Amino acid sequence: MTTIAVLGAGKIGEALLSGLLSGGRQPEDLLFTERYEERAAELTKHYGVRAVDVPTAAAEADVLVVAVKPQDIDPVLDELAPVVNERNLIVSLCAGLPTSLYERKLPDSIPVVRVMPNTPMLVGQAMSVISAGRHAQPQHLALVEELLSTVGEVIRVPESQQDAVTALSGSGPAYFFYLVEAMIDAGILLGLPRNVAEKLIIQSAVGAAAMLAETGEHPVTLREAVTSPAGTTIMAIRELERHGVRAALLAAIEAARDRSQELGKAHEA
Ligand SMILES: NC(=O)C1=CN([C@@H]2O[C@H](COP(=O)(O)OP(=O)(O)OC[C@H]3O[C@@H](n4cnc5c(N)ncnc54)[C@H](O)[C@@H]3O)[C@@H](O)[C@H]2O)C=CC1
Ligand SMILES: O=C(O)[C@@H]1CCC=N1
Repeated sequence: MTTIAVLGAGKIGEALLSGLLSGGRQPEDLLFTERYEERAAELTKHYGVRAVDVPTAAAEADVLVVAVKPQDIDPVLDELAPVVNERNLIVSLCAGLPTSLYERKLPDSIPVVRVMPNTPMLVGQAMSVISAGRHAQPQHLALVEELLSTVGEVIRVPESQQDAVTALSGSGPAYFFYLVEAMIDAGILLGLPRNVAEKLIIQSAVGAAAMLAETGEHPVTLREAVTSPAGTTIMAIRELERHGVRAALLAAIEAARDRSQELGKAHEA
């Protein structure tokens, strides 16, 4: 069985550990590193997974999944460089960081796969997008695909598309949560009790997502089916258009893409 070590067990690191366990992996096939001892102890207690240091992770694991903030990558690379070995595959979940950064800092020919996951991994509904670095072979991509398919959907793209992917699906759940939050506020504005507003909006979001996923219909067709002539929905859509919501989304996602590019540039040689 492949042993996987997660380096940095924060939100995404924990989501991955938890998802892999739910997908049938055993706690003894998983390891993690974590700079905060208290956090490490809490995770070991909850999941039964062992906290280790980087040399132990490199010696015992086949796959080293880097899940620290992009700003925290330098000390991790410094720790990894002397201990990675030909058995290790590096999988980077870090927004913006190119595979070339790892290839430059780590010994020759270590394979690297860049992944942009998202937090619905916690409930087995991740969108993970993977790209091969220079030394990653088809079997490395296949292994990462197999691991991540236990926690959601996986697709492959060229690495040049990863900053755009990060802006769309990496950050994407946050946009939906923001929309849900604003719609619940609208319910409060209209005088509904908060628990009723929450129930209405969350179930509408779940229902709309299921229709998108299950019917194969285009979102425009699904929206048209809700929009009656001179009805209520078109009055709302007119306000959304008047307030430039579509343009705001285009600008917001472009800003997220730009930030991903910046995070990568901050680590250029
Ligand atoms: N949160 C999200 O929705 C997504 C995050 N990502 C990427 O995943 C990575 C992690 O993000 P989050 O989990 O949100 O951050 P986080 O801050 O929740 O987790 C990072 C963890 O790494 C630990 N850490 C930092 N330096 C360390 C070191 N040298 N050794 C051991 N542990 C160390 C921190 O204590 C923390 O627990 C980032 O690079 C981010 O770009 C990717 C997709 C989605
Ligand atoms: O906000 C961030 O930088 C991370 C990367 C994608 C989602 N969260």
